[in-house]
Amino acid sequence: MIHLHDISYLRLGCQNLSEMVEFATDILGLELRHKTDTHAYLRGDSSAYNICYIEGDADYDACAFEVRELSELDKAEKELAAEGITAKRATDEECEERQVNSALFFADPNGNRVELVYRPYQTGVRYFPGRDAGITEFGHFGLHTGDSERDIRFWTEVMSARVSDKIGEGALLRIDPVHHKIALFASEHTGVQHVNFQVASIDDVMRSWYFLQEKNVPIVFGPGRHPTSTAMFIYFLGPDKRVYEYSSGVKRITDEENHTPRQFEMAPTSFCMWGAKPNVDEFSE
Ligand SMILES: O=C/C=C/C(C(=O)O)=C(/O)C(=O)O
Ligand SMILES: [Fe+2]
Repeated sequence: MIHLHDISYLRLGCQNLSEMVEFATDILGLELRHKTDTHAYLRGDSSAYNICYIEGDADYDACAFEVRELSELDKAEKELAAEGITAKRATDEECEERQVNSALFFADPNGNRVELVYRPYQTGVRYFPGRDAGITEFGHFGLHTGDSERDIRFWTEVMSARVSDKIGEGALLRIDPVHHKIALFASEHTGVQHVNFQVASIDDVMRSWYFLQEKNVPIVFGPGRHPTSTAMFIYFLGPDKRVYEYSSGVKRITDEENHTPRQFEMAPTSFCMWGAKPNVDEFSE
């Protein structure tokens, strides 16, 4: 089994890099750490970055997980090969671009690009955004799944994730006590389905609700509360048409032995216990 220590970063393709940087800094509340003609590195914590926007193919995306040991990458290469998945070790140049010591690239059974990274760079400098959205950390991301049984097996048997809860065919997966850091949602697409940043409190969620409306940012779900993780949330669209989420209060599963995943029905009330209706394709029947 390949042990996932934490989520590390997302690489998201876009058509217009300046537009994404403006959104990420002025609306989302991330800090721009580094920018080239084609790449922009943004963060909501003290790591080197959480999101790297790349100008070019807007359909390109990849998600990365940190592993604890360098040997985990060799082990992963072998275990993936046994699953019929070819993985590729990153060159020095590719590591430099990602700001990691070593990396391994592959695609999961759905075709989602995944990168396992060893020693992603941290900084000794506090996260300092231009807009205070109350972000405390890069929380989780959603991935598309075309076959949830196949992909849940992959993420929980080949990789070290565990199912916290299921909603219809969707699954919320944890890799540490946090209720979920990966969310699988059924669709015909591949890649990243939504991007979550945790914020400090319900006050930050609600402050952003007013702020986003004032800035004419399309809000696609919420404010509301997930019955699964108990987190309070708001979802909105970026100029890249990707779904972004702020949430606060995600539950932690500390009694690992006794946790039984629950199966929620595929209904709006399984996504929001307050009655908000999702305008997100993958959250609707
Ligand atoms: O309830 C369904 C969705 C849950 C999600 C998600 O969109 O990933 C959460 O963020 C959550 O439960 O916190
Ligand atoms: Fe989420």
